Amino acid sequence: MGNFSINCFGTSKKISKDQNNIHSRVSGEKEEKNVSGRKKIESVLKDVKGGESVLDLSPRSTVVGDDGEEIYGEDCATEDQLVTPLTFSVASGYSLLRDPQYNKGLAFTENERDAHYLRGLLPPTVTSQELQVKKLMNSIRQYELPLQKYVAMMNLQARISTRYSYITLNSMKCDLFLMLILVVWCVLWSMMYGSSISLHKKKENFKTERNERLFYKLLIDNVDELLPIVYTPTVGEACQKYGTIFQRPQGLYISLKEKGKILEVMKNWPHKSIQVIVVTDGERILGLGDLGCQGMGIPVGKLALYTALGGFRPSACLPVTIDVGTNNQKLLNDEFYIGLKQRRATGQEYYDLLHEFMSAVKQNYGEKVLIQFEDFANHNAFELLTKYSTNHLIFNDDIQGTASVVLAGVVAALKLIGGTLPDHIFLFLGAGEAGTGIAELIALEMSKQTKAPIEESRKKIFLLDSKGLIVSSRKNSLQHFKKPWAHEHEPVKTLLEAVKIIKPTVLIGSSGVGKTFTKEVIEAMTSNNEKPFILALSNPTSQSECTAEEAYKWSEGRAIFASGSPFDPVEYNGKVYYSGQANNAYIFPGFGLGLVISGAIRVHDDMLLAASESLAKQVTDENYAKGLTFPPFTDIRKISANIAANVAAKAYELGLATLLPRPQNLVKYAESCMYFPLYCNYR
Ligand SMILES: NC(=O)C1=CN([C@@H]2O[C@H](COP(=O)(O)OP(=O)(O)OC[C@H]3O[C@@H](n4cnc5c(N)ncnc54)[C@H](OP(=O)(O)O)[C@@H]3O)[C@@H](O)[C@H]2O)C=CC1
Ligand SMILES: CC(=O)C(=O)O
Ligand SMILES: [Mg+2]
Repeated sequence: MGNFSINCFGTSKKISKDQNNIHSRVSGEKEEKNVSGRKKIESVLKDVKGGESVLDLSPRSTVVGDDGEEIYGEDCATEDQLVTPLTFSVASGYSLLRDPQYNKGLAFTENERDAHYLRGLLPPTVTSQELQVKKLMNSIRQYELPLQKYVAMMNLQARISTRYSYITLNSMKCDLFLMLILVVWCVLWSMMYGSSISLHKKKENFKTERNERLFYKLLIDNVDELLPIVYTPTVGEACQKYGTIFQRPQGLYISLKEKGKILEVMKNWPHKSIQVIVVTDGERILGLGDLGCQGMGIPVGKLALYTALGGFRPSACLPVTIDVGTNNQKLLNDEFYIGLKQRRATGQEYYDLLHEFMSAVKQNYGEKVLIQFEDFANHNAFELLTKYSTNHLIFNDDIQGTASVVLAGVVAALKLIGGTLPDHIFLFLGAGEAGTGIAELIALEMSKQTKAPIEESRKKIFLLDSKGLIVSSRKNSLQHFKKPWAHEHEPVKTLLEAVKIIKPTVLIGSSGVGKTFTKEVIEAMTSNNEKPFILALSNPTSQSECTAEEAYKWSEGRAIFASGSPFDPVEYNGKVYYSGQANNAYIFPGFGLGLVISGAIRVHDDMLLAASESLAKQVTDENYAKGLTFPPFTDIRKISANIAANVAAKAYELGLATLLPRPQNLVKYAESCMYFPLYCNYR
């Protein structure tokens, strides 16, 4: 037995059946009844009896009749009659195997194989999810190239289910009742719109078996190995080649074509209970620049982490790419480019589209959906953050998430490099979103510690952009977010000069330009400091300011090093050096969880400090002994639960939480809210 579906179409008036399914088509005026068909309907209803069955309310699942039989009714429609492709279905049999949300592959039990018409569709062996993970990891490891592994992972993951929304039915009574409502509704629909109804087997034509729970289990159990695949650095390459590797849509594309109807477009998304949206406009994808619509890989990757690292239900996550064109000429010339082939819209046109998007989100999902802005160019990112942070629950990951993770790394590093936070001098290469965002949060924390005005703390922090050190003589021509950093200082052109003159104790790379921490720069840092703290934040690996090996070699093993994209341990002079991954992936999943579990309505800087404090506290003596300033990702779900608890506690303290009463034990509560991708048992 395949799917049990009710279809509404144009004019079909007959009842038919295929070899293992029912096709019952009922017109508005006439309903033919077929006894064996009715028996089968009853048997389908029995299938779902008392079980955790699923009812699809999809208005437009893809349906392919593979036996040549006309199953929709559209073949009977005359040219001037409109056909309504409306499908409701209960997943079982072949379709259940092709449903990424419910598929378990060989892990379907004997009972499930009987109850859900899977006999013969699977080989006889029954395996555990653990064995499936082991097998898949073996297969993934066979691929030589990270991009091949990425594609394999994406083929396993499912952002969009074959059906669109599900109702879990817990009792036979409920099944029958709902079924009845659906049938009545469809009959009314067909009477009103001249459609017909058919009960038929639904077919899909997917080539690969997708299994959402297995994807997340794989990622959670092998986070160290797979994070560099689904996230930086491989996701960067995937975005660059998105047009070529694109197989199926993975998120919501909102382009200028959708202007005026974004709310309508949003309603096309299959899942309604959205808790977090990651949105990009693709203009600054990692350190790779403008990748236009191909930036979709980033929201998809970030949200995979929201689920795997932060425990958000996959169906609560919505990746969005806003396509306003691209200024990347290579993409505009590329016949496989998937986005709008026009130069970027700017100014009012851009802001109007963004505003329509923000309003539609609020209207469709309510006040408490978290919107994470990701990889916007800085000329829009700061403005959007300022404009919407007072009236939406928003968060800019590149500005705020990065700030929180780096502050945590610096605070943790104090155990290794000595001193207190206000004792240190910071020099940044790169004064954009990441650079100024981090600088501001460090200054804020310093001020809290010293009780001095933030302007005083800022004096210990210096930034360089592409034109050199940010100094007061440049103030008039500086972008607004750089102005607070324009110190009274002589102009300095290069990083090396700046290191020599300013003598920073902490050097932070956030320029998106690779290989800028040269041997001379690292040597200068080392000659000024017993243990220089060096953070090469730029992603992906190709844009890293230096490699881990370079940092350790050029500092003769004295540097404490962390980077945005991961590096393997390095052996130098007979000793193994471990470097941490200073990446906002440590923060946003737990931070988002903290906001959601407290029902926070706004993001506050103190919440970023709370996240930071929690992360820094979770670095263990064992980590320090290895020279690490971040805990390993292996423990990330525990880390995220602790971050979430600290953030939620701050939300309650600030009066920004709406979910009352406050749970006593926020860590336990956060853990209890986390999705875990174990298979469910189907009755
Ligand atoms: N590890 C992590 O978690 C994160 C890492 N990043 C990485 O940080 C990098 C920068 O991101 P973001 O801040 O958003 O980008 P922005 O474009 O906002 O900022 C880049 C900054 O670098 C400056 N810059 C560019 N080239 C040079 C150069 N040759 N010498 C000195 N300065 C230069 C720019 O100067 P000007 O203003 O003059 O153009 C600008 O100030 C990216 O690679 C990104 O992947 C970002 C977020 C998180
Ligand atoms: C990590 C990240 O958000 C970035 O590189 O943009
Ligand atoms: Mg980013």
